[in-house]
Amino acid sequence: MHSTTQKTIQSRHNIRQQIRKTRQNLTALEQTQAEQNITQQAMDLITLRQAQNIALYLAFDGEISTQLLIEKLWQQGKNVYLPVLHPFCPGYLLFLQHRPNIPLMRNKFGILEPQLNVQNVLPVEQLDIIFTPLVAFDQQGNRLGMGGGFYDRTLQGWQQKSFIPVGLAHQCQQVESLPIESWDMPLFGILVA
Ligand SMILES: Nc1nc2c(c(=O)[nH]1)N(C=O)[C@@H](CNc1ccc(C(=O)N[C@@H](CCC(=O)O)C(=O)O)cc1)CN2
Ligand SMILES: Nc1ncnc2c1ncn2[C@@H]1O[C@H](COP(=O)(O)OP(=O)(O)OP(=O)(O)O)[C@@H](O)[C@H]1O
Repeated sequence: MHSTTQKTIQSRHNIRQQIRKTRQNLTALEQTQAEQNITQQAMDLITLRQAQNIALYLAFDGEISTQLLIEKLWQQGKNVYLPVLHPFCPGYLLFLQHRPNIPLMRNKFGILEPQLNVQNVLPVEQLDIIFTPLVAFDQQGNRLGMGGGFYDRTLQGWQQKSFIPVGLAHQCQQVESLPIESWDMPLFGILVA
């Protein structure tokens, strides 16, 4: 029989579809274990970097939950920020402070975000770590997101700025290598649970 060892180069669209499906199928137990594991890794990194202003995200679509991590950060007096879709710059994010019991609203994608209030916006230059959601990643630290380019724009030229972008991912989100576009920003690192 003729064995085809040729690697199929998948499109970004196909990778997104496939990994999102796999991620949605993780069990509740797998999700809980991943959350506990990632919380410990993230706390260690935050301590190491002496980070005070930390951007997180609220999970959807099977992403690793950040709830436990957020609670721990509040307990330690750290400032937590969440991405909010920019009201008049399409494709851009604002980062708003997240505090216990603040009102959250669903954006057009159904993701919870803080109510827009200019007083709670922090310029990205003042963030120490931006933990990013992602759909797929590879060994080189490349990141494939949901396809809106939101984090690519936010992370543009981060090497010259004062924050580091760190991805949070389930092991099942790793692929051998991602097809890269000119605007893709490699991450500082990726924590994998
Ligand atoms: N938790 C979390 N928050 C986040 C992101 C994320 O990836 N995860 N984002 C990271 O960028 C931004 C939102 N980006 C998103 C981009 C596309 C879709 C989405 O569901 N797209 C549909 C089709 C488009 C539509 O319904 O209009 C889809 O692919 O099925 C969702 C979020 C900001 N907040
Ligand atoms: N820095 C940028 N400036 C202008 N357009 C950009 C920039 N980065 C990405 N884009 C545009 O955004 C679109 C989506 O990009 P891409 O598919 O890489 O998103 P993604 O990384 O998967 O999504 P996200 O970052 O929201 O999770 C592309 O069409 C690209 O042209």
